[in-house]
Amino acid sequence: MESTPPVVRPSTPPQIRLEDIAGRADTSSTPAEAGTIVTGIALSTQSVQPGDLFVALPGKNGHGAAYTDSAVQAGAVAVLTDADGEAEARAAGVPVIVSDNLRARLGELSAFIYGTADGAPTIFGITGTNGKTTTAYVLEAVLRQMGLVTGLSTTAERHIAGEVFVSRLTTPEATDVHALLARMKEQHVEAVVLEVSAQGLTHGRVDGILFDVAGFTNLSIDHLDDYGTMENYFDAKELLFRPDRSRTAVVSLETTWGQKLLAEPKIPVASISADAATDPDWRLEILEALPEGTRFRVQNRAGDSVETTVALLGDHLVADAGLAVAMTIEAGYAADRVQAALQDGIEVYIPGRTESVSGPTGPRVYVDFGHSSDAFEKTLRAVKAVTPGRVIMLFGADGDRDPVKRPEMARVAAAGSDIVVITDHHPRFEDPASIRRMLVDAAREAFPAKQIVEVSPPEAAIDYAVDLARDGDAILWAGPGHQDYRDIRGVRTPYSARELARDALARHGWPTS
Ligand SMILES: CC(=O)N[C@H]1[C@@H](OP(=O)(O)OP(=O)(O)OC[C@H]2O[C@@H](n3ccc(=O)[nH]c3=O)[C@H](O)[C@@H]2O)O[C@H](CO)[C@@H](O)[C@@H]1O[C@H](C)C(=O)N[C@@H](C)C(=O)N[C@H](CCC(=O)O)C(=O)O
Ligand SMILES: Nc1ncnc2c1ncn2[C@@H]1O[C@H](COP(=O)(O)OP(=O)(O)OP(=O)(O)O)[C@@H](O)[C@H]1O
Repeated sequence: MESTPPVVRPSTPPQIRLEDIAGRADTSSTPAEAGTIVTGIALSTQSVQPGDLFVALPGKNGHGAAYTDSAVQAGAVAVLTDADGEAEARAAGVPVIVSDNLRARLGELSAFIYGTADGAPTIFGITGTNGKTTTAYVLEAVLRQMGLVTGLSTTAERHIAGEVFVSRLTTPEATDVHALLARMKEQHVEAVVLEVSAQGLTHGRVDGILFDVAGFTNLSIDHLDDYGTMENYFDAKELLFRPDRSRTAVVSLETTWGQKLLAEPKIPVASISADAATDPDWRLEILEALPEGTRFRVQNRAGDSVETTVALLGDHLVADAGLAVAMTIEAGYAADRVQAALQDGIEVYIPGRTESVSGPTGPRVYVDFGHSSDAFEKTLRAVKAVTPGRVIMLFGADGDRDPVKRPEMARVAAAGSDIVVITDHHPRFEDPASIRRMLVDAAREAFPAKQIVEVSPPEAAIDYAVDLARDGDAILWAGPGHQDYRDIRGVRTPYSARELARDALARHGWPTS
Protein backbone atom coordinates (compact mmCIF):
# COMPACT_ATOMS: atom_id res chain seq x y z
CA MET A 1 0.00 0.00 0.00
CA GLU A 2 1.35 3.40 -0.97
CA SER A 3 1.47 6.16 1.62
CA THR A 4 -0.07 9.58 1.08
CA PRO A 5 2.53 12.11 -0.09
CA PRO A 6 3.64 14.32 2.78
CA VAL A 7 2.72 17.99 3.04
CA VAL A 8 5.64 20.31 2.35
CA ARG A 9 6.45 22.56 5.32
CA PRO A 10 9.06 25.28 5.94
CA SER A 11 12.34 23.84 7.32
CA THR A 12 12.28 26.35 10.17
CA PRO A 13 8.79 26.20 11.67
CA PRO A 14 7.13 29.44 12.75
CA GLN A 15 6.62 30.13 16.47
CA ILE A 16 3.24 31.77 16.97
CA ARG A 17 1.43 32.40 20.25
CA LEU A 18 -1.99 30.79 20.32
CA GLU A 19 -3.50 33.96 21.72
CA ASP A 20 -2.31 35.91 18.65
CA ILE A 21 -4.10 33.38 16.46
CA ALA A 22 -7.22 33.61 18.63
CA GLY A 23 -7.09 37.40 18.18
CA ARG A 24 -7.35 36.94 14.42
CA ALA A 25 -9.89 34.12 14.50
CA ASP A 26 -12.63 36.46 15.71
CA THR A 27 -13.43 34.25 18.63
CA SER A 28 -15.68 35.36 21.41
CA SER A 29 -15.48 32.12 23.33
CA THR A 30 -12.12 30.96 24.62
CA PRO A 31 -9.13 32.96 25.74
CA ALA A 32 -6.26 30.79 24.52
CA GLU A 33 -4.07 29.26 27.21
CA ALA A 34 -1.10 31.52 27.82
CA GLY A 35 2.19 30.10 26.68
CA THR A 36 0.91 27.70 24.02
CA ILE A 37 3.12 28.05 20.97
CA VAL A 38 1.92 26.85 17.59
CA THR A 39 4.47 25.82 14.95
CA GLY A 40 2.13 24.89 12.08
CA ILE A 41 -1.49 24.43 11.05
CA ALA A 42 -3.26 21.40 9.55
CA LEU A 43 -6.77 20.68 8.33
CA SER A 44 -6.39 16.92 8.25
CA THR A 45 -4.90 14.35 10.61
CA GLN A 46 -2.98 13.08 7.58
CA SER A 47 -0.98 16.33 7.65
CA VAL A 48 -0.67 17.00 11.39
CA GLN A 49 2.85 17.50 12.75
CA PRO A 50 3.95 18.03 16.37
CA GLY A 51 3.21 21.60 17.49
CA ASP A 52 0.33 22.08 15.05
CA LEU A 53 -2.97 23.82 15.44
CA PHE A 54 -5.52 21.26 14.20
CA VAL A 55 -8.42 22.84 12.31
CA ALA A 56 -11.58 20.77 12.72
CA LEU A 57 -14.15 21.66 10.08
CA PRO A 58 -17.32 20.00 8.84
CA GLY A 59 -17.08 18.17 5.51
CA LYS A 60 -19.12 15.96 3.23
CA ASN A 61 -18.41 12.84 5.26
CA GLY A 62 -18.50 14.20 8.80
CA HIS A 63 -17.03 16.76 11.17
CA GLY A 64 -13.27 17.02 11.56
CA ALA A 65 -13.71 17.33 15.34
CA ALA A 66 -14.29 13.57 15.38
CA TYR A 67 -10.58 13.23 14.59
CA THR A 68 -9.29 15.46 17.38
CA ASP A 69 -7.89 12.57 19.44
CA SER A 70 -5.87 11.33 16.46
CA ALA A 71 -4.67 14.88 15.80
CA VAL A 72 -3.52 15.25 19.42
CA GLN A 73 -1.81 11.86 19.29
CA ALA A 74 0.04 13.10 16.19
CA GLY A 75 1.24 16.12 18.18
CA ALA A 76 -1.41 18.82 17.72
CA VAL A 77 -1.20 21.27 20.63
CA ALA A 78 -4.49 23.10 20.10
CA VAL A 79 -7.70 22.93 18.08
CA LEU A 80 -9.53 25.56 16.05
CA THR A 81 -13.13 24.58 15.39
CA ASP A 82 -16.69 25.86 15.07
CA ALA A 83 -19.58 25.64 17.52
CA ASP A 84 -20.64 22.21 16.19
CA GLY A 85 -17.20 20.76 16.83
CA GLU A 86 -16.57 22.40 20.19
CA ALA A 87 -17.74 19.67 22.58
CA GLU A 88 -15.89 16.89 20.77
CA ALA A 89 -12.74 19.00 20.44
CA ARG A 90 -12.70 19.97 24.13
CA ALA A 91 -12.84 16.32 25.19
CA ALA A 92 -9.27 15.90 23.91
CA GLY A 93 -7.92 18.17 26.67
CA VAL A 94 -5.92 20.68 24.59
CA PRO A 95 -6.77 24.40 24.21
CA VAL A 96 -9.67 25.00 21.85
CA ILE A 97 -10.52 28.14 19.87
CA VAL A 98 -14.09 28.37 18.59
CA SER A 99 -14.83 30.62 15.66
CA ASP A 100 -17.62 31.10 13.15
CA ASN A 101 -17.17 31.06 9.42
CA LEU A 102 -13.87 29.30 9.87
CA ARG A 103 -13.41 28.11 6.29
CA ALA A 104 -13.49 31.74 5.10
CA ARG A 105 -10.78 32.73 7.61
CA LEU A 106 -8.44 29.81 7.02
CA GLY A 107 -6.36 31.35 4.22
CA GLU A 108 -5.73 34.54 6.12
CA LEU A 109 -4.89 32.65 9.33
CA SER A 110 -2.54 30.29 7.51
CA ALA A 111 -0.84 33.27 5.81
CA PHE A 112 -0.40 34.85 9.25
CA ILE A 113 1.05 31.69 10.82
CA TYR A 114 3.49 31.06 7.97
CA GLY A 115 4.26 34.73 7.29
CA THR A 116 3.53 34.48 3.58
CA ALA A 117 1.77 37.82 3.14
CA ASP A 118 4.95 39.92 3.23
CA GLY A 119 7.55 39.94 0.49
CA ALA A 120 5.53 37.60 -1.71
CA PRO A 121 7.12 36.49 -4.98
CA THR A 122 5.39 37.02 -8.33
CA ILE A 123 2.50 34.53 -8.26
CA PHE A 124 0.75 33.03 -11.29
CA GLY A 125 -2.50 31.05 -10.99
CA ILE A 126 -3.93 28.83 -13.72
CA THR A 127 -7.44 27.47 -13.90
CA GLY A 128 -9.65 25.72 -16.49
CA THR A 129 -10.85 22.16 -17.09
CA ASN A 130 -7.88 20.89 -19.10
CA GLY A 131 -4.35 22.11 -19.58
CA LYS A 132 -3.64 23.62 -16.17
CA THR A 133 -0.73 21.32 -15.39
CA THR A 134 0.69 21.65 -18.89
CA THR A 135 0.46 25.46 -18.83
CA ALA A 136 1.96 25.55 -15.33
CA TYR A 137 4.97 23.39 -16.28
CA VAL A 138 5.64 25.46 -19.40
CA LEU A 139 5.32 28.70 -17.45
CA GLU A 140 7.75 27.45 -14.81
CA ALA A 141 10.19 26.43 -17.56
CA VAL A 142 9.96 29.88 -19.20
CA LEU A 143 10.61 31.64 -15.88
CA ARG A 144 13.49 29.29 -15.05
CA GLN A 145 15.06 29.81 -18.46
CA MET A 146 14.86 33.56 -17.76
CA GLY A 147 17.12 32.92 -14.76
CA LEU A 148 14.50 33.19 -12.02
CA VAL A 149 14.31 30.90 -8.98
CA THR A 150 10.95 29.17 -9.42
CA GLY A 151 8.26 27.32 -7.51
CA LEU A 152 5.50 25.16 -8.97
CA SER A 153 2.39 23.46 -7.60
CA THR A 154 0.43 21.08 -9.86
CA THR A 155 -1.56 17.87 -9.84
CA ALA A 156 1.60 15.97 -10.70
CA GLU A 157 4.39 17.58 -8.68
CA ARG A 158 5.39 20.53 -6.56
CA HIS A 159 8.80 22.12 -7.31
CA ILE A 160 10.78 24.41 -5.03
CA ALA A 161 13.95 25.86 -6.52
CA GLY A 162 14.64 22.60 -8.36
CA GLU A 163 13.60 20.23 -5.54
CA VAL A 164 10.69 17.94 -6.51
CA PHE A 165 7.83 16.71 -4.27
CA VAL A 166 4.93 14.39 -5.17
CA SER A 167 1.50 16.05 -5.10
CA ARG A 168 -1.74 14.91 -3.50
CA LEU A 169 -4.56 17.33 -4.30
CA THR A 170 -4.19 19.58 -7.36
CA THR A 171 -4.63 22.65 -5.17
CA PRO A 172 -3.64 21.92 -1.57
CA GLU A 173 -5.83 23.07 1.32
CA ALA A 174 -5.21 26.68 2.42
CA THR A 175 -3.18 25.47 5.41
CA ASP A 176 -0.87 23.49 3.13
CA VAL A 177 -0.66 26.10 0.34
CA HIS A 178 0.73 28.65 2.77
CA ALA A 179 3.15 26.10 4.24
CA LEU A 180 4.34 25.45 0.68
CA LEU A 181 4.72 29.17 -0.03
CA ALA A 182 6.67 29.56 3.22
CA ARG A 183 9.09 26.81 2.16
CA MET A 184 9.45 28.56 -1.21
CA LYS A 185 10.18 31.84 0.57
CA GLU A 186 12.97 30.11 2.57
CA GLN A 187 14.44 28.96 -0.74
CA HIS A 188 14.31 32.53 -2.14
CA VAL A 189 11.83 31.61 -4.86
CA GLU A 190 11.14 34.65 -7.07
CA ALA A 191 8.20 33.41 -9.15
CA VAL A 192 5.56 30.82 -8.26
CA VAL A 193 3.10 29.02 -10.54
CA LEU A 194 0.04 27.47 -8.85
CA GLU A 195 -2.56 25.26 -10.50
CA VAL A 196 -5.95 26.35 -9.18
CA SER A 197 -8.80 23.83 -9.38
CA ALA A 198 -12.49 24.73 -9.13
CA GLN A 199 -12.49 23.00 -5.73
CA GLY A 200 -9.46 25.08 -4.81
CA LEU A 201 -11.55 28.19 -5.34
CA THR A 202 -14.84 27.07 -3.80
CA HIS A 203 -13.13 25.49 -0.75
CA GLY A 204 -11.10 28.64 -0.13
CA ARG A 205 -7.80 26.82 -0.68
CA VAL A 206 -6.10 29.83 -2.33
CA ASP A 207 -7.49 32.38 0.12
CA GLY A 208 -4.85 34.77 1.40
CA ILE A 209 -3.08 34.84 -2.00
CA LEU A 210 -3.20 37.70 -4.50
CA PHE A 211 -2.18 36.38 -7.92
CA ASP A 212 -0.22 38.73 -10.15
CA VAL A 213 -1.51 37.04 -13.29
CA ALA A 214 -4.34 34.52 -13.55
CA GLY A 215 -4.73 32.27 -16.59
CA PHE A 216 -7.80 30.50 -17.99
CA THR A 217 -7.36 27.56 -20.36
CA ASN A 218 -10.84 26.29 -21.24
CA LEU A 219 -14.02 24.81 -19.79
CA SER A 220 -15.71 21.54 -20.74
CA ILE A 221 -17.77 18.84 -19.04
CA ASP A 222 -16.20 17.76 -15.73
CA HIS A 223 -16.89 17.83 -11.99
CA LEU A 224 -20.66 18.00 -12.45
CA ASP A 225 -20.96 15.79 -9.37
CA ASP A 226 -19.61 18.74 -7.35
CA TYR A 227 -21.19 21.64 -9.29
CA GLY A 228 -24.39 20.25 -10.86
CA THR A 229 -24.40 22.47 -13.95
CA MET A 230 -21.82 23.94 -16.30
CA GLU A 231 -22.94 27.42 -15.20
CA ASN A 232 -22.11 26.62 -11.56
CA TYR A 233 -18.82 25.05 -12.61
CA PHE A 234 -17.98 28.20 -14.59
CA ASP A 235 -18.95 30.38 -11.62
CA ALA A 236 -16.46 28.44 -9.47
CA LYS A 237 -13.65 29.13 -11.95
CA GLU A 238 -14.72 32.74 -12.36
CA LEU A 239 -13.87 33.41 -8.70
CA LEU A 240 -10.20 33.60 -9.72
CA PHE A 241 -10.88 36.58 -11.99
CA ARG A 242 -11.88 39.04 -9.29
CA PRO A 243 -9.88 41.88 -7.75
CA ASP A 244 -9.59 40.18 -4.35
CA ARG A 245 -7.83 37.23 -6.02
CA SER A 246 -5.93 38.44 -9.09
CA ARG A 247 -4.44 41.67 -10.40
CA THR A 248 -4.68 40.81 -14.09
CA ALA A 249 -5.45 37.83 -16.34
CA VAL A 250 -4.93 36.13 -19.69
CA VAL A 251 -7.93 34.18 -20.97
CA SER A 252 -7.81 31.62 -23.76
CA LEU A 253 -10.73 31.69 -26.19
CA GLU A 254 -10.32 27.96 -26.90
CA THR A 255 -13.89 27.42 -25.58
CA THR A 256 -16.75 29.93 -25.61
CA TRP A 257 -16.51 30.14 -21.80
CA GLY A 258 -13.44 32.31 -22.36
CA GLN A 259 -15.64 34.89 -24.13
CA LYS A 260 -17.98 34.81 -21.13
CA LEU A 261 -15.09 35.75 -18.84
CA LEU A 262 -14.24 38.66 -21.14
CA ALA A 263 -17.81 39.93 -21.35
CA GLU A 264 -17.92 41.63 -17.97
CA PRO A 265 -14.33 41.71 -16.73
CA LYS A 266 -13.78 42.60 -13.09
CA ILE A 267 -10.00 42.88 -13.55
CA PRO A 268 -7.87 43.80 -16.59
CA VAL A 269 -8.07 40.78 -18.92
CA ALA A 270 -6.19 40.02 -22.15
CA SER A 271 -7.48 37.33 -24.51
CA ILE A 272 -5.42 34.79 -26.45
CA SER A 273 -6.48 32.64 -29.40
CA ALA A 274 -5.16 30.82 -32.43
CA ASP A 275 -8.32 31.87 -34.28
CA ALA A 276 -7.74 35.32 -35.81
CA ALA A 277 -11.50 35.71 -36.31
CA THR A 278 -11.92 36.16 -32.55
CA ASP A 279 -9.69 39.28 -32.72
CA PRO A 280 -7.73 38.39 -29.59
CA ASP A 281 -5.30 40.62 -27.70
CA TRP A 282 -2.69 37.87 -28.13
CA ARG A 283 -2.49 35.91 -31.41
CA LEU A 284 -1.13 32.39 -31.23
CA GLU A 285 0.28 31.12 -34.52
CA ILE A 286 1.42 27.58 -35.05
CA LEU A 287 4.28 27.97 -37.50
CA GLU A 288 5.54 24.44 -37.99
CA ALA A 289 4.71 21.03 -36.52
CA LEU A 290 7.88 18.92 -36.54
CA PRO A 291 8.35 15.40 -35.13
CA GLU A 292 10.50 16.84 -32.32
CA GLY A 293 8.13 19.66 -31.44
CA THR A 294 6.03 22.59 -32.58
CA ARG A 295 7.28 26.03 -33.55
CA PHE A 296 4.86 28.77 -32.54
CA ARG A 297 4.61 32.52 -32.09
CA VAL A 298 2.57 34.67 -29.72
CA GLN A 299 2.16 38.35 -30.52
CA ASN A 300 0.09 41.09 -28.90
CA ARG A 301 -1.49 44.23 -30.35
CA ALA A 302 1.48 46.32 -29.15
CA GLY A 303 3.81 44.20 -31.26
CA ASP A 304 5.42 42.25 -28.40
CA SER A 305 6.28 38.93 -29.93
CA VAL A 306 7.92 35.67 -28.92
CA GLU A 307 8.71 32.84 -31.30
CA THR A 308 9.94 29.53 -29.97
CA THR A 309 9.64 25.73 -30.06
CA VAL A 310 8.14 23.29 -27.57
CA ALA A 311 8.29 19.49 -27.60
CA LEU A 312 4.55 18.93 -27.12
CA LEU A 313 2.18 16.94 -29.30
CA GLY A 314 -0.95 18.66 -30.63
CA ASP A 315 -2.39 22.13 -31.07
CA HIS A 316 -4.18 21.93 -27.70
CA LEU A 317 -0.92 21.52 -25.77
CA VAL A 318 0.68 24.29 -27.84
CA ALA A 319 -2.28 26.50 -26.85
CA ASP A 320 -1.28 25.83 -23.23
CA ALA A 321 2.32 26.83 -24.06
CA GLY A 322 1.17 30.03 -25.82
CA LEU A 323 -0.92 30.98 -22.79
CA ALA A 324 2.11 30.47 -20.55
CA VAL A 325 4.29 32.77 -22.67
CA ALA A 326 1.61 35.49 -22.82
CA MET A 327 1.13 35.29 -19.02
CA THR A 328 4.87 35.82 -18.54
CA ILE A 329 4.82 39.06 -20.53
CA GLU A 330 1.56 40.23 -18.91
CA ALA A 331 3.37 39.86 -15.55
CA GLY A 332 5.69 42.64 -16.68
CA TYR A 333 8.71 40.73 -17.95
CA ALA A 334 9.97 42.31 -21.20
CA ALA A 335 9.19 40.37 -24.37
CA ASP A 336 12.85 40.75 -25.49
CA ARG A 337 14.02 39.06 -22.31
CA VAL A 338 11.51 36.22 -22.75
CA GLN A 339 12.50 35.82 -26.42
CA ALA A 340 16.20 35.69 -25.54
CA ALA A 341 15.56 33.02 -22.90
CA LEU A 342 13.50 30.90 -25.33
CA GLN A 343 15.75 31.29 -28.38
CA ASP A 344 16.58 27.57 -28.40
CA GLY A 345 13.09 26.43 -27.39
CA ILE A 346 11.26 25.73 -24.15
CA GLU A 347 12.97 22.98 -22.16
CA VAL A 348 10.14 21.19 -20.42
CA TYR A 349 9.26 17.63 -19.52
CA ILE A 350 5.67 17.15 -18.38
CA PRO A 351 5.15 13.71 -16.86
CA GLY A 352 2.23 11.74 -18.33
CA ARG A 353 0.89 14.34 -20.75
CA THR A 354 0.76 12.47 -24.08
CA GLU A 355 4.10 11.00 -23.02
CA SER A 356 5.61 8.51 -25.43
CA VAL A 357 7.01 5.43 -23.67
CA SER A 358 7.85 3.51 -26.86
CA GLY A 359 11.11 3.31 -28.80
CA PRO A 360 12.06 4.14 -32.38
CA THR A 361 10.41 1.02 -33.87
CA GLY A 362 7.16 -0.77 -33.16
CA PRO A 363 3.85 0.72 -32.13
CA ARG A 364 3.92 4.10 -30.43
CA VAL A 365 2.45 4.09 -26.94
CA TYR A 366 1.36 7.38 -25.40
CA VAL A 367 0.31 7.63 -21.75
CA ASP A 368 -1.91 10.60 -21.06
CA PHE A 369 -3.74 12.16 -18.10
CA GLY A 370 -6.84 13.04 -20.15
CA HIS A 371 -10.02 12.15 -18.25
CA SER A 372 -12.66 14.25 -19.97
CA SER A 373 -14.29 13.97 -23.40
CA ASP A 374 -12.67 17.21 -24.56
CA ALA A 375 -9.21 15.96 -23.55
CA PHE A 376 -9.89 12.63 -25.34
CA GLU A 377 -11.01 14.39 -28.52
CA LYS A 378 -8.02 16.75 -28.70
CA THR A 379 -5.45 14.10 -27.79
CA LEU A 380 -6.85 11.53 -30.21
CA ARG A 381 -6.74 14.14 -32.98
CA ALA A 382 -3.10 14.93 -32.17
CA VAL A 383 -2.10 11.25 -32.05
CA LYS A 384 -3.96 10.47 -35.27
CA ALA A 385 -2.11 13.27 -37.07
CA VAL A 386 1.27 11.59 -36.44
CA THR A 387 0.17 7.94 -36.78
CA PRO A 388 0.40 6.22 -40.17
CA GLY A 389 -1.46 3.10 -38.93
CA ARG A 390 -4.38 2.47 -36.59
CA VAL A 391 -5.05 4.26 -33.31
CA ILE A 392 -6.02 2.03 -30.37
CA MET A 393 -7.67 3.89 -27.50
CA LEU A 394 -7.26 2.33 -24.05
CA PHE A 395 -9.07 3.94 -21.14
CA GLY A 396 -11.32 3.60 -18.10
CA ALA A 397 -13.23 6.05 -15.93
CA ASP A 398 -12.93 7.26 -12.36
CA GLY A 399 -15.15 5.55 -9.80
CA ASP A 400 -17.09 7.72 -7.34
CA ARG A 401 -16.57 10.73 -9.62
CA ASP A 402 -18.91 12.37 -12.06
CA PRO A 403 -20.66 9.39 -13.77
CA VAL A 404 -22.50 11.85 -16.04
CA LYS A 405 -19.40 12.41 -18.17
CA ARG A 406 -18.73 8.70 -18.80
CA PRO A 407 -21.00 8.05 -21.85
CA GLU A 408 -19.61 11.07 -23.71
CA MET A 409 -16.04 9.99 -22.92
CA ALA A 410 -16.84 6.57 -24.40
CA ARG A 411 -18.48 8.04 -27.53
CA VAL A 412 -15.61 10.43 -28.18
CA ALA A 413 -13.07 7.63 -27.61
CA ALA A 414 -14.82 5.43 -30.16
CA ALA A 415 -15.29 8.26 -32.66
CA GLY A 416 -11.61 9.21 -32.68
CA SER A 417 -9.97 5.77 -32.74
CA ASP A 418 -9.93 2.56 -34.76
CA ILE A 419 -10.12 0.11 -31.86
CA VAL A 420 -11.33 0.75 -28.31
CA VAL A 421 -10.11 -1.18 -25.26
CA ILE A 422 -12.07 -0.38 -22.11
CA THR A 423 -10.50 -1.15 -18.76
CA ASP A 424 -10.42 0.02 -15.12
CA HIS A 425 -9.07 3.29 -13.76
CA HIS A 426 -9.50 4.28 -10.08
CA PRO A 427 -12.59 2.27 -9.05
CA ARG A 428 -12.54 3.74 -5.53
CA PHE A 429 -15.61 2.25 -3.82
CA GLU A 430 -17.56 1.63 -7.04
CA ASP A 431 -17.86 -1.73 -8.76
CA PRO A 432 -15.30 -1.59 -11.61
CA ALA A 433 -17.37 -3.95 -13.76
CA SER A 434 -20.37 -1.60 -13.72
CA ILE A 435 -18.16 1.37 -14.67
CA ARG A 436 -16.80 -0.59 -17.62
CA ARG A 437 -20.29 -1.67 -18.62
CA MET A 438 -21.47 1.94 -18.75
CA LEU A 439 -18.54 2.83 -21.03
CA VAL A 440 -18.89 -0.23 -23.26
CA ASP A 441 -22.65 0.28 -23.69
CA ALA A 442 -22.25 3.94 -24.66
CA ALA A 443 -19.43 3.23 -27.12
CA ARG A 444 -21.27 0.27 -28.74
CA GLU A 445 -24.52 2.17 -29.00
CA ALA A 446 -22.81 5.05 -30.82
CA PHE A 447 -20.52 2.89 -33.01
CA PRO A 448 -22.03 -0.61 -33.35
CA ALA A 449 -19.61 -1.64 -36.10
CA LYS A 450 -16.44 -0.65 -34.25
CA GLN A 451 -14.15 -3.12 -32.47
CA ILE A 452 -14.83 -2.38 -28.81
CA VAL A 453 -13.28 -4.74 -26.27
CA GLU A 454 -13.51 -4.90 -22.49
CA VAL A 455 -10.38 -6.10 -20.68
CA SER A 456 -9.73 -6.02 -16.93
CA PRO A 457 -7.44 -5.37 -15.08
CA PRO A 458 -5.37 -2.63 -16.82
CA GLU A 459 -2.24 -4.82 -16.73
CA ALA A 460 -4.06 -7.28 -19.02
CA ALA A 461 -5.61 -4.48 -21.09
CA ILE A 462 -2.30 -2.87 -22.08
CA ASP A 463 -0.93 -6.31 -22.90
CA TYR A 464 -3.97 -6.96 -25.09
CA ALA A 465 -3.56 -3.60 -26.87
CA VAL A 466 0.16 -4.11 -27.51
CA ASP A 467 -0.60 -7.57 -28.84
CA LEU A 468 -3.06 -6.07 -31.34
CA ALA A 469 -0.75 -3.28 -32.43
CA ARG A 470 1.64 -3.42 -35.35
CA ASP A 471 4.57 -1.24 -36.36
CA GLY A 472 3.08 2.14 -37.38
CA ASP A 473 0.05 1.82 -35.08
CA ALA A 474 -0.38 3.89 -31.93
CA ILE A 475 -1.91 3.16 -28.54
CA LEU A 476 -3.26 6.07 -26.54
CA TRP A 477 -3.67 5.06 -22.89
CA ALA A 478 -5.73 7.88 -21.45
CA GLY A 479 -6.38 8.48 -17.75
CA PRO A 480 -3.43 7.44 -15.57
CA GLY A 481 -0.86 9.96 -16.87
CA HIS A 482 1.86 10.56 -14.26
CA GLN A 483 0.03 8.78 -11.45
CA ASP A 484 1.85 6.07 -9.50
CA TYR A 485 -1.13 4.45 -7.77
CA ARG A 486 -4.70 3.28 -8.28
CA ASP A 487 -7.34 4.00 -5.68
CA ILE A 488 -9.00 0.64 -5.05
CA ARG A 489 -11.52 0.74 -2.18
CA GLY A 490 -9.73 3.67 -0.58
CA VAL A 491 -6.28 2.04 -0.76
CA ARG A 492 -3.59 3.64 -2.92
CA THR A 493 -2.26 0.55 -4.67
CA PRO A 494 1.13 1.18 -6.34
CA TYR A 495 0.78 1.22 -10.11
CA SER A 496 2.47 2.99 -13.00
CA ALA A 497 0.82 2.93 -16.43
CA ARG A 498 4.07 4.13 -17.96
CA GLU A 499 5.99 1.17 -16.50
CA LEU A 500 3.21 -1.32 -17.37
CA ALA A 501 3.22 -0.06 -20.95
CA ARG A 502 7.00 -0.38 -21.17
CA ASP A 503 6.80 -3.92 -19.74
CA ALA A 504 4.12 -4.89 -22.26
CA LEU A 505 6.17 -3.50 -25.17
CA ALA A 506 9.27 -5.34 -23.95
CA ARG A 507 7.32 -8.61 -23.62
CA HIS A 508 6.34 -8.24 -27.26
CA GLY A 509 9.93 -7.59 -28.32
CA TRP A 510 9.56 -3.87 -28.97
CA PRO A 511 11.98 -1.19 -27.72
CA THR A 512 10.89 1.35 -25.10
CA SER A 513 11.94 4.90 -24.26
C1 LIG B 1 -14.82 17.15 -2.45
C2 LIG B 1 -13.55 17.57 -1.81
O1 LIG B 1 -12.81 18.35 -2.34
N1 LIG B 1 -13.27 17.01 -0.62
C3 LIG B 1 -12.11 17.41 0.14
C4 LIG B 1 -12.57 17.84 1.51
O2 LIG B 1 -13.29 16.78 2.04
P1 LIG B 1 -14.52 17.07 2.99
O3 LIG B 1 -14.59 18.54 3.28
O4 LIG B 1 -15.72 16.41 2.45
O5 LIG B 1 -14.02 16.38 4.32
P2 LIG B 1 -14.57 15.07 5.07
O6 LIG B 1 -14.06 13.86 4.39
O7 LIG B 1 -16.02 15.18 5.35
O8 LIG B 1 -13.82 15.23 6.48
C5 LIG B 1 -14.13 16.31 7.35
C6 LIG B 1 -12.86 16.88 7.92
O9 LIG B 1 -12.22 15.85 8.66
C7 LIG B 1 -10.88 15.78 8.33
N2 LIG B 1 -10.43 14.39 8.45
C8 LIG B 1 -11.11 13.39 7.81
C9 LIG B 1 -10.65 12.08 7.90
C10 LIG B 1 -9.51 11.80 8.66
O10 LIG B 1 -9.06 10.65 8.80
N3 LIG B 1 -8.88 12.83 9.29
C11 LIG B 1 -9.30 14.11 9.18
O11 LIG B 1 -8.68 15.01 9.74
C12 LIG B 1 -10.82 16.27 6.90
O12 LIG B 1 -9.57 16.83 6.62
C13 LIG B 1 -11.91 17.34 6.84
O13 LIG B 1 -11.38 18.61 7.18
O14 LIG B 1 -11.47 18.15 2.34
C14 LIG B 1 -10.54 17.06 2.49
C15 LIG B 1 -9.41 17.56 3.40
O15 LIG B 1 -8.58 18.40 2.74
C16 LIG B 1 -10.00 16.64 1.14
O16 LIG B 1 -9.13 15.55 1.28
C17 LIG B 1 -11.15 16.26 0.24
O17 LIG B 1 -10.64 16.03 -1.05
C18 LIG B 1 -11.00 14.80 -1.65
C19 LIG B 1 -10.02 13.70 -1.24
C20 LIG B 1 -10.94 14.96 -3.16
O18 LIG B 1 -10.76 14.00 -3.84
N4 LIG B 1 -11.12 16.13 -3.68
C21 LIG B 1 -11.11 16.33 -5.12
C22 LIG B 1 -12.51 16.31 -5.72
C23 LIG B 1 -10.47 17.66 -5.43
O19 LIG B 1 -10.39 18.56 -4.60
N5 LIG B 1 -9.98 17.77 -6.66
C24 LIG B 1 -9.37 18.99 -7.14
C25 LIG B 1 -8.88 18.92 -8.59
C26 LIG B 1 -9.75 18.30 -9.53
C27 LIG B 1 -9.27 18.46 -10.98
O20 LIG B 1 -8.74 19.50 -11.36
O21 LIG B 1 -9.50 17.50 -11.73
C28 LIG B 1 -8.05 19.26 -6.41
O22 LIG B 1 -7.72 20.45 -6.26
O23 LIG B 1 -7.34 18.29 -6.15
N1 LIG C 1 -5.76 23.02 -23.87
C1 LIG C 1 -6.27 21.79 -23.77
N2 LIG C 1 -7.49 21.50 -24.29
C2 LIG C 1 -8.02 20.26 -24.18
N3 LIG C 1 -7.40 19.23 -23.58
C3 LIG C 1 -6.20 19.47 -23.05
C4 LIG C 1 -5.57 20.75 -23.11
N4 LIG C 1 -4.37 20.66 -22.48
C5 LIG C 1 -4.27 19.40 -22.03
N5 LIG C 1 -5.35 18.67 -22.37
C6 LIG C 1 -5.66 17.25 -22.06
O1 LIG C 1 -5.97 17.18 -20.68
C7 LIG C 1 -5.08 16.24 -20.04
C8 LIG C 1 -4.69 16.82 -18.71
O2 LIG C 1 -3.84 17.92 -18.98
P1 LIG C 1 -3.33 18.80 -17.80
O3 LIG C 1 -2.85 17.89 -16.74
O4 LIG C 1 -2.42 19.82 -18.32
O5 LIG C 1 -4.72 19.45 -17.37
P2 LIG C 1 -5.25 19.82 -15.95
O6 LIG C 1 -6.19 20.93 -16.17
O7 LIG C 1 -4.09 20.10 -15.07
O8 LIG C 1 -5.98 18.52 -15.45
P3 LIG C 1 -6.37 18.20 -13.91
O9 LIG C 1 -7.21 19.30 -13.43
O10 LIG C 1 -7.13 16.94 -13.98
O11 LIG C 1 -5.10 18.12 -13.16
C9 LIG C 1 -3.90 16.09 -20.96
O12 LIG C 1 -3.26 14.89 -20.71
C10 LIG C 1 -4.57 16.23 -22.29
O13 LIG C 1 -5.20 15.00 -22.59
